[in-house]
Amino acid sequence: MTTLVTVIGTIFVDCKGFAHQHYNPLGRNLGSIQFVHGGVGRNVVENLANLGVPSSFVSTMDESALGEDIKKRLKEANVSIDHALHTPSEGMGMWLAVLNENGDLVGSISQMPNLMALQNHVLQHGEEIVKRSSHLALELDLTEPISRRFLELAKQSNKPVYGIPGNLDIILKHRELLDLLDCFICNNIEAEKLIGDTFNELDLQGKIAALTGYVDSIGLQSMVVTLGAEGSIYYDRRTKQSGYQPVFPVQLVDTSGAGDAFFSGTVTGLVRGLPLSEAVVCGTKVAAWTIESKENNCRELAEKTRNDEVFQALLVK
Ligand SMILES: Nc1ncnc2c1ncn2[C@@H]1O[C@H](COP(=O)(O)OP(=O)(O)O)[C@@H](O)[C@H]1O
Ligand SMILES: O=c1[nH]cc([C@@H]2O[C@H](COP(=O)(O)O)[C@@H](O)[C@H]2O)c(=O)[nH]1
Repeated sequence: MTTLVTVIGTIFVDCKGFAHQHYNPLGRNLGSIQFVHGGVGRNVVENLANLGVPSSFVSTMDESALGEDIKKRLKEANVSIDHALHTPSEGMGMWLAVLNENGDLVGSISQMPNLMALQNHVLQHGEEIVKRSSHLALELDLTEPISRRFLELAKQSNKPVYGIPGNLDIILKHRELLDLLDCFICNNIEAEKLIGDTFNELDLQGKIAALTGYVDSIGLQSMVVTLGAEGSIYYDRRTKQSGYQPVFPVQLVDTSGAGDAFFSGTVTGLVRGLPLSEAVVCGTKVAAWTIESKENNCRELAEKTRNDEVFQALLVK
């Protein structure tokens, strides 16, 4: 079957404030404010397409000027959007984020889109969508029926599903959804909520042991936990391979979007058949390039990957 990765997820409009000097949460902070295209699903599908992975997007997008702008950019990136529904309003979420003087996220509020139109579409057309896809990338905090439908259909036809959280709202209430994933990738704050209260107090070896124990105790096949500037850890129960991947040095501008970028690079590696230990290197590279941009995606991703020796050595062998 030819490769087609279908991403199921949201579009958000992100409003990001960048503090120019030391950020004081109680005071007035001078800085700059930008609107950028966001949403975990949208960030991921744009990255995958720019990484050369044939991609399609299942989502909702508003019939507004912003919606049109987002649609145009996805089309230009070569994302197939024939299952992206047009909604009059409420089809896109909003994310208000504050970044401190170092580009680190210090606060955010998420306003979810209305997911009912998407849910109805998925319940009606899920089979057709899964049938034409070789792999699925699923934002897991949409609605429980959306996730369950895709996970069950993918299991029936033996198609790998890679999962990423939106805000953990659904996953924490339906943890069994994780059992059906081929790989789940989340950050250390999310991992602590799933694995246990003290995860972030453990040293690196302790974290890897906790991750291994957690994956082995549920049905999940593999998992990666990103640790911000500390890198990431991974475990694959099929190969029993676990390990640590450090970061590549970056000119830090804005760390938001790093997790989605990491997921996109890692999924690219997995889709191309790399073992998890090598796929996370691709994820780390894409995250590093994204952190150097104020947007959630690195605009020069295609060019960067073409010119990068590490990436080429992994993906062209
Ligand atoms: N300061 C940094 N320098 C270099 N790479 C980083 C830095 N922060 C994050 N990364 C990379 O991005 C990945 C995801 O970052 P993280 O902050 O854990 O995710 P999220 O954006 O989901 O919170 C990390 O595993 C790492 O590879
Ligand atoms: O409930 C949600 N909050 C935030 C996001 C999105 O998460 C992205 C940043 O995620 P990260 O830094 O983890 O890559 C932003 O683009 C934002 O729109 C989302 O999809 N859902």
